[in-house]
Amino acid sequence: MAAPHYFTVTWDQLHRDSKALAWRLLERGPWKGVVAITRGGLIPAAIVARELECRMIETVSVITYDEEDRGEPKMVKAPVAAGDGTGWLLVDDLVDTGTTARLVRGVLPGAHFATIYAKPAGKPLVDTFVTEVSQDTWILFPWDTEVQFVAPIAKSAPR
Ligand SMILES: O=P(O)(O)OC[C@H]1O[C@H](OP(=O)(O)OP(=O)(O)O)[C@H](O)[C@@H]1O
Ligand code: HPA
Ligand SMILES: [Mg+2]
Repeated sequence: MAAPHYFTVTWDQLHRDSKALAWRLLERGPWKGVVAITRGGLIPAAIVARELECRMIETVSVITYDEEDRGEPKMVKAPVAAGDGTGWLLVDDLVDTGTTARLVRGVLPGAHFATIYAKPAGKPLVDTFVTEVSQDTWILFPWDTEVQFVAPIAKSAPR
């Protein structure tokens, strides 16, 4: 079922929020490298790695959702270079239920887990985040959306 609220994030907003995350992480470093949780963590991880001047990038690939439907999380690619994660920064776009975070923390228990957005159910699993949104909000990321025409209010509002 579709979420009752949507929170649309533009590319500009995502860049600003990713830089805000980098500011918070700067004082917690230095970091051996960044592990991006693909695919959603790839762009936030790239921005954070650029700001922290970190060139060692690793990935862990997890599939949990098909559009807004949650399934069993599947790790389709494990990290190879990050050991147990100690000294590494683990980056995702958000935590929602915490399902993905729980799986990845299981393989990288020493990593510092950072996300841009956090919903209440997943928040306890994150070490550093920027913005909290309510559990019934679906975050629309810029890579999942496009700008399009909308009808004038006078035409679309119920009378
Ligand atoms: O806290 P959770 O309930 O696990 O939800 C958060 C995860 O869900 C999304 O990934 P998704 O499985 O949609 O894959 P994607 O990153 O490839 O889009 C998002 O990027 C997080 O990784
Ligand atoms: O709110 C969300 N937005 C996009 N992807 C997601 N995956 C889990 N929750 C979300
Ligand atoms: Mg993801």
